[in-house]
Amino acid sequence: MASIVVVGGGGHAKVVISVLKKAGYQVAGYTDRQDRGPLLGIPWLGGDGVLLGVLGTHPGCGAVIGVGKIDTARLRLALQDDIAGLGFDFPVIVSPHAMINEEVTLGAGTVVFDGVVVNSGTETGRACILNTNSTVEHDCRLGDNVHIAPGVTLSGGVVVGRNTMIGTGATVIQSVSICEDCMIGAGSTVVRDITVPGTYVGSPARRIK
Ligand SMILES: CC(=O)SCCNC(=O)CCNC(=O)[C@H](O)C(C)(C)COP(=O)(O)OP(=O)(O)OC[C@H]1O[C@@H](n2cnc3c(N)ncnc32)[C@H](O)[C@@H]1OP(=O)(O)O
Repeated sequence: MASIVVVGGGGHAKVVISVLKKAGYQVAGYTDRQDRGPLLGIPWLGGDGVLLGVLGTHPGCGAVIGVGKIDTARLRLALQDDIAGLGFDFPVIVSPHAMINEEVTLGAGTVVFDGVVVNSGTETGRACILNTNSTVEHDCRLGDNVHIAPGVTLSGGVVVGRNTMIGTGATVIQSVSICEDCMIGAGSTVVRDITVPGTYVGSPARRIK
């Protein structure tokens, strides 16, 4: 059984741990600046400074970023890059209750939660979150550190630039491109290309910031 350490101990980490257990990983523990007590029975190991020691006690241990993302910050990817530099692999984590169809490529450290459907021809970058019950249709292209929040629908051939977050329940129609560093509000509908980074809300989605 592959062992893995979770970086971060908040609410997102809890859901990551739940998926890891179902996917058959041995979760060595989680790191966080503070001891939040056991998370679903998984112990706190200490701050990120303990990670090198974890590689000593668990040779070949992988890592996954358990820090969530509700904005366009690059933090998750920066953490992943730093920790990969210590020698950790970042496997792709897929819930056994997700459906990944043929010819899908998921980047290192991407986590796919329960109820997600990813259709053929889609590619994601590194450290993406495909959150609960989202749908990523055929031939989509997602950059690094993209968060597809719960219940989102990306129609076929959608492009999403790096660091962008698509908020809960949003819909993007087919063949639309959304550039990097965008925040798409919950429940919005994106019907045309977005080429300027910013915050977009509503149906059709319009820029507010
Ligand atoms: C498992 C998990 O929990 S994963 C986390 C999932 N979380 C999300 O999907 C959150 C997505 N975030 C949102 O939708 C936010 O409302 C944002 C980022 C779009 C905007 O947040 P802020 O930048 O704080 O903007 P603020 O709340 O000040 O709203 C600005 C205006 O936009 C409107 N607005 C904000 N969000 C939306 C939205 N989703 N749809 C329509 N209008 C919206 C507000 O009503 C406000 O309008 P007003 O100026 O007429 O009063």
